[in-house]
Amino acid sequence: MIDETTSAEPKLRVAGIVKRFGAVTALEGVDLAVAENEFVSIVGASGCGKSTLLSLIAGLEPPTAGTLEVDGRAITGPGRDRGVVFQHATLMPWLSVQRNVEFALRGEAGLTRAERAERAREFLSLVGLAGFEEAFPAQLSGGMQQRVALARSLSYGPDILLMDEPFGALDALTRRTMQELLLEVWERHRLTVLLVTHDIGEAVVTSDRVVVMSPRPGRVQRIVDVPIPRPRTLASERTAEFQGLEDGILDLIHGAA
Ligand SMILES: Nc1ncnc2c1ncn2[C@@H]1O[C@H](COP(=O)(O)OP(=O)(O)OP(=O)(O)O)[C@@H](O)[C@H]1O
Repeated sequence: MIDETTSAEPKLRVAGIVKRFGAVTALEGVDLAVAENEFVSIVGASGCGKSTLLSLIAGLEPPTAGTLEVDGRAITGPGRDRGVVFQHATLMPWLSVQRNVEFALRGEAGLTRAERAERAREFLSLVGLAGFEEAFPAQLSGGMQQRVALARSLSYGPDILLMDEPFGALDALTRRTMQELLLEVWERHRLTVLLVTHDIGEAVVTSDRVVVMSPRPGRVQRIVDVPIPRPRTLASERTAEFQGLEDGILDLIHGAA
């Protein structure tokens, strides 16, 4: 968690962010600081600007006003310091799983072709896809495609992983498996994660803090700390503490809507 009394630079700082699309104000004065290796979720009513905030941080579009910084440096566009996973895997259908990940590594200076191939195999194995390297995206289930997307985003070693409803299109059981995978991957490869989700349970079980946004125009309504000990598993959800946090966040969202 960020302690504003220390001088430590947050990994990510979002300050005074306003985003307008013509007459629509999607975000109105969003401030957020995320520490290195912190896992933060963003929740809020539909249309409150969660995806917009993530795409500004990804550098996919500029804010109307305000500043966005990684390690104190302004975000001016997409960069390999930030990996992005969207709701749909956006894999290249004409490339094998292995080649999809290798393709993302083509910009890595100093990696030979053999090293790229090895790195791709390593991350596919991390997400449980060893043995599927030569498969094509169309041969994979939605959950497996999201595993490839996760492997691809992690393979070039971003400092920050930005995830926008990454499991939103998956059935309930697959979604649970992917939440467990995400928890395991994060335990092994601590990195800074920002997760946009509609699933409050998913936000609580994965995150150090949950940012609750107000309805449009989006602002940070409340930031809820999740003091549940780590490592967590989905069994962490059976505790009264978990239920209390989940209910509290739902009340905040419904109260504001
Ligand atoms: N490119 C765009 N052009 C015009 N309006 C946009 C654009 N992107 C987003 N908006 C508007 O900005 C507001 C916030 O949208 P955004 O998708 O960020 O919300 P969200 O919280 O992610 O919603 P949901 O939970 O339904 O995915 C909405 O009113 C949306 O219609």
